[in-house]
Amino acid sequence: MIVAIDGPAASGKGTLARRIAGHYRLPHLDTGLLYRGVGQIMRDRGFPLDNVEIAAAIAENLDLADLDAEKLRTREAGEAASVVAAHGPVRRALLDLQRAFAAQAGGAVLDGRDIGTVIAPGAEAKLFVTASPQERARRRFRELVGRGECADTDEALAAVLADIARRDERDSGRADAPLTVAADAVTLDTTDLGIEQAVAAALAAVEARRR
Ligand SMILES: Nc1ncnc2c1ncn2[C@@H]1O[C@H](COP(=O)(O)OP(=O)(O)OP(=O)(O)O)[C@@H](O)[C@H]1O
Ligand SMILES: Nc1ccn([C@@H]2O[C@H](COP(=O)(O)O)[C@@H](O)[C@H]2O)c(=O)n1
Repeated sequence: MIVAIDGPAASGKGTLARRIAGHYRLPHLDTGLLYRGVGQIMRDRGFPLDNVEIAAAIAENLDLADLDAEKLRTREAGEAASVVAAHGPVRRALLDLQRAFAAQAGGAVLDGRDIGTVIAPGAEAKLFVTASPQERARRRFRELVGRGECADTDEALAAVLADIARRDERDSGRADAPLTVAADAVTLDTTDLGIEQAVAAALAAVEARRR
């Protein structure tokens, strides 16, 4: 079974993808990490993020095994990821890797922005996980404060909300594989759901599709 999970930044799709993968003992790929990896390498090497050719060459040579998920969780890497993710050649360079992951025997769970629409349009179960921008900003803010990456102030929360709004606009407004709800996806709004409630709802939606 392939489970495709899409949604905007900090909606909780990664949390749900990990739990669904654990429940069904399926491998999981957080596809945002690929774009974060390309963006971070561009930053580390001092390349402008709008250099499409260099970004595509980095994407072509990206090795999943080299990606350090912890290091790539920073705000800067997320911001860089959303810039390079708008380049068509970067997306095309990362296509085969993601499709091969999805096609492995036994199935897989993938989360991102275009899994149900582009990477695995034939997935048995598709979820579109969302929450209000304010709630997503609060979740991301709490995470960043917990990691000591931002101050626990109203101004810092407002800055995180602005980051989220900018990323939403970029991800939904780009020409190539924009963030959109697949026609056959189940939308799960987690604004008023705790993690365990969201997991239960997600598993119920996947089970309904398996039958
Ligand atoms: N339903 C929920 N209620 C409260 N907090 C949640 C919920 N789901 C996830 N979280 C928390 O919100 C934060 C963001 O969740 P997560 O990383 O799963 O989102 P994401 O959509 O994968 O983010 P990104 O797009 O940036 O990778 C995490 O700290 C997570 O623990
Ligand atoms: N399938 C995907 C996954 C991610 N992106 C872009 O990467 C950015 C970071 O993703 P996170 O899930 O780690 O937040 C995201 O803002 C997208 O721009 C993508 O385009 N397609």
